[in-house]
Amino acid sequence: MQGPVKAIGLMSGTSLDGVDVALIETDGESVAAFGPDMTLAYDAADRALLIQALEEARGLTDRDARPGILAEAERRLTERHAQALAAYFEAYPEHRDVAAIGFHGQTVLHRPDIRLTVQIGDGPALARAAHALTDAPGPALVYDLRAADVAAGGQGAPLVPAYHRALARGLDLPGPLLVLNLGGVANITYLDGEAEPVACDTGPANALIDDFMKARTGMPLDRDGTAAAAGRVDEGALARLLDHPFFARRPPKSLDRNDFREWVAAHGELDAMSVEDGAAILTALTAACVGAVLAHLPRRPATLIAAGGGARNPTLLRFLRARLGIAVLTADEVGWSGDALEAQAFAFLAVRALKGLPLSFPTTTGVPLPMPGGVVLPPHPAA
Ligand SMILES: Nc1ncnc2c1ncn2[C@@H]1O[C@H](COP(=O)(O)OP(=O)(O)OP(=O)(O)O)[C@@H](O)[C@H]1O
Ligand SMILES: CC(=O)N[C@H]1[C@@H]2OC[C@@H](O2)[C@@H](O)[C@@H]1O[C@H](C)C(=O)O
Repeated sequence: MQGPVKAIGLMSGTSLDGVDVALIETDGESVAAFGPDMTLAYDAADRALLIQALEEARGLTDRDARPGILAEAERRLTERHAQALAAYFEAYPEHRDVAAIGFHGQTVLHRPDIRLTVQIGDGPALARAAHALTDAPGPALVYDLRAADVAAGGQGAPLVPAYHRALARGLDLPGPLLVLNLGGVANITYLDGEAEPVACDTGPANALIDDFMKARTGMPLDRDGTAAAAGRVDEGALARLLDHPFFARRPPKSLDRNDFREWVAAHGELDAMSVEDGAAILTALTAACVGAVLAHLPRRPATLIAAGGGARNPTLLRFLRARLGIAVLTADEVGWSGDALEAQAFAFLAVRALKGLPLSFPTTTGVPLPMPGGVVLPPHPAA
């Protein structure tokens, strides 16, 4: 494979909100062009099934086992991805000549401490669906992109830093740069010129806010941070929440979606708070977790670029500015796509996987050596 090719990334993140589809043209080193993106939103039943799958996955010890609801969840998830691809090709038939697809799947359990990370998603079934939607030779499909890193002793996450680095090369902003993804969980990539990126998860982002809003109001999110903006942050309670050993640990480090659920239930005093105050403290927690990671970075970042769904939350952006004292820009403001960034990253990583290039590095996941990964399924067998 020489020169840039068209690649599609498919991402279903920890927010459990839908399948993001994005296309880029890339050689796995840099990005030659951005294509269109689209999201296929999960309905309430899909979401409920995935939430149940996460619960059932807590007891897994074998990453290939699909007991109970997990088999059905994997089938449904794969079907939704096939539908998302079909909708994408219907809207953009000119992109049926895609050469690579990166299929992240859905993380249902992430326990790198016991070398276990589980992404459900049936790669061979999705490859068959993709081949039925494209002309021969069709795309190669790459899935299960975290397993090799975890098997080698890495955290298996975050994997987007290689893509952040490729994108950041095109920016002219005061450095060091900190790219912050505000998904269900938050993760950062610290970039200082050509030095190896430093990365880790920082703590919860939207997952706790979404779960709190759902439980207290029935709404799936605090849209535009309206509730948090009307609340008061209990700084004492926030300090107690931040007194968790995760925040004192140096990177690399990563999280499962629900790692802070019990901790917040035990220490957050949220039950006694109004919806507004509860939303405010959880939003402030997200910002304060990013603040906590600054002490572990080689230098103080000059510019922060916020991406992911949380970048649409003006209250969260305000809290970040106030707590960090760093210039905060959104991904869209620097010409990136805040919503499609992760899906684009998995398109980029698919092409890297096809070329045998590393997806992760000692400074991003703690893997001992730069690590290739992903299971590769070839283009159309008939070709
Ligand atoms: N307008 C908005 N106001 C407030 N929050 C928003 C808004 N739009 C999206 N969000 C939040 O962003 C979340 C989705 O973010 P995103 O799609 O980046 O997550 P993800 O990719 O699923 O997660 P991860 O990056 O952890 O895998 C939603 O669950 C919601 O909480
Ligand atoms: C195990 C897993 O799926 N982790 C996700 C999650 O969502 C955000 C954060 O936690 C990040 O570490 C990772 O996703 C992004 C795409 C990554 O690997 O870079």
